[in-house]
Amino acid sequence: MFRVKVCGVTTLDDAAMVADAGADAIGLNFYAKSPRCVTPEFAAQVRDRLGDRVQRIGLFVNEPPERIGQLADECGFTAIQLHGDEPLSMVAELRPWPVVLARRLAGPNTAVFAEELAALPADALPAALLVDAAVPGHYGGSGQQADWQALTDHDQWRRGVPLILAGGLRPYNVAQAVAAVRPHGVDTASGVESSPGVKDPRLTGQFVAAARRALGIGAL
Ligand SMILES: O=C(O)c1ccccc1N[C@@H]1O[C@H](COP(=O)(O)O)[C@@H](O)[C@H]1O
Repeated sequence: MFRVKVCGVTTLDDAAMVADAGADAIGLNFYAKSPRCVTPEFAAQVRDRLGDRVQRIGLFVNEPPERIGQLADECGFTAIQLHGDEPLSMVAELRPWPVVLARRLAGPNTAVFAEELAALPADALPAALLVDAAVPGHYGGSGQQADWQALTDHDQWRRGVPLILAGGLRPYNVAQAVAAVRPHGVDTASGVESSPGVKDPRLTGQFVAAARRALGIGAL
């Protein structure tokens, strides 16, 4: 499972720049309402250009599993990120694709989700759990900070599933976020952009370097 992901790349040059900066995953966003939405053709070009240099995660919001599986085959994703209101049962439906299940957890929602997770058979658990900010009207990419406080005891309930922290992460707060939550990895979309969908090489380099340092994986 990835440690540092930069989500929502929309050009081949940005994809290469993010990989060169030392991120181990990029996100390819298929949510039509996002300014970061890309086409299957673009995702296939990224695969052809970058291959195994970086994990390529296809991000979906409330799409049917059949379409997701078809696009995953076509574009060669290394994992699928479900970032809408998908039920936990979709993780098993998408097998054998590894699923990064995103949830917008805040306050008491966290305990409710922990109970849902507890009820799942071990072979239906996601490959990772990504926690984002809960912002009305947004599925993700809001730039708002997640509820770090609600995640302090995640070791107790996430059943060994790696936790990826997202939501408003930027070069200047990622170290603080890692210290507060102790996630397996981090993900950012808007925090390294000059405008929506346009990654800034300087911010990207700073973010990846700070995240790698904070996660204890060192410089490239
Ligand atoms: O980036 C988007 O536009 C987006 C849209 C819909 C669902 C998820 C989206 N991105 C994911 O949102 C989180 C947090 O983003 P940000 O760093 O706060 O801008 C991140 O995990 C992206 O993968």
